[in-house]
Amino acid sequence: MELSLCNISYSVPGKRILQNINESFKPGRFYGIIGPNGVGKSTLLKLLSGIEKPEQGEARLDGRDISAIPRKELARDVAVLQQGGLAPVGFTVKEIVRMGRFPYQSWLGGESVDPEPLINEALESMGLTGLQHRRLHQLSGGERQRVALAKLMVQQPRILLLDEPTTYLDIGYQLQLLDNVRAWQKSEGLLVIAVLHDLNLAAMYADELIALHEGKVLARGVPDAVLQPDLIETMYETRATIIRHPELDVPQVMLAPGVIKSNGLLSRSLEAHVRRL
Ligand SMILES: Nc1ncnc2c1ncn2[C@@H]1O[C@H](COP(=O)(O)OP(=O)(O)OP(=O)(O)O)[C@@H](O)[C@H]1O
Repeated sequence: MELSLCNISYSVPGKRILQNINESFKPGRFYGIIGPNGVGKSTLLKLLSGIEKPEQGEARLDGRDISAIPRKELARDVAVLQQGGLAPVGFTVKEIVRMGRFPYQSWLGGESVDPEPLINEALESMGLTGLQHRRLHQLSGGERQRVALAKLMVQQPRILLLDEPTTYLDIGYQLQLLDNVRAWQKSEGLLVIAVLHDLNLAAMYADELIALHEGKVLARGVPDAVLQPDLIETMYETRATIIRHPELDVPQVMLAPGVIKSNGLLSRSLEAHVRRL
């Protein structure tokens, strides 16, 4: 199942956020969306999930305009983890995870196959079995984030859109969450598109990175191609040194203090680099 953005532009009052974006995303791959605050990463995910409509162009699921697909049908294929996506209402953890089965329920709320084993498995894999009777407002931010992912797991989508999934999580749970997503990606051929602020995690988990800058895709490619000091400087106005991860064959970004003043133009060397990608 393939997702694509065809000549997408999007504006908010007084500001063009995304301009003429053409990108496609293939099944079984993990894509990381990177870029500075406010560049339009969440907006891109919202367009991909049909939550927002573009001002121009179309988001397509296997060639179909996403905005024309009924929500319940779309939810069987595409699941979204939004920033702060779960409202702290009075439901228990297990009740919330069960809500992930909504796209499969008849109008009476039932299903032909008992979803209970699936729900218990998702709770277990997110380390939530002991918390299943707790109410959402009694959980920490990290625990809530794990509940949100367990809910998506029982939704059994073919495409997973994650907006900053590691927010609130300590390093142990950040890795556990991304390991879970990757295991799921590999075993089910899931297409994953994740907005990630942590460039080092992005390099470890993404097959491809898409770097946004000033409404456009500045670079797209394997982490080694995109995580280059000049690209990072352009996006974040920050100096960076790239080293190899000592155990994995991926780049890691070492930051140096001090923000660089920029005139907002691409340097000659960067332009040459972008052309090479
Ligand atoms: N409903 C809205 N009305 C006005 N402006 C909006 C609206 N939604 C988003 N924006 C603006 O659009 C821009 C892109 O927002 P978006 O949330 O996509 O950025 P982002 O790259 O995900 O940022 P962050 O890294 O801070 O989460 C921002 O400048 C934001 O202020």
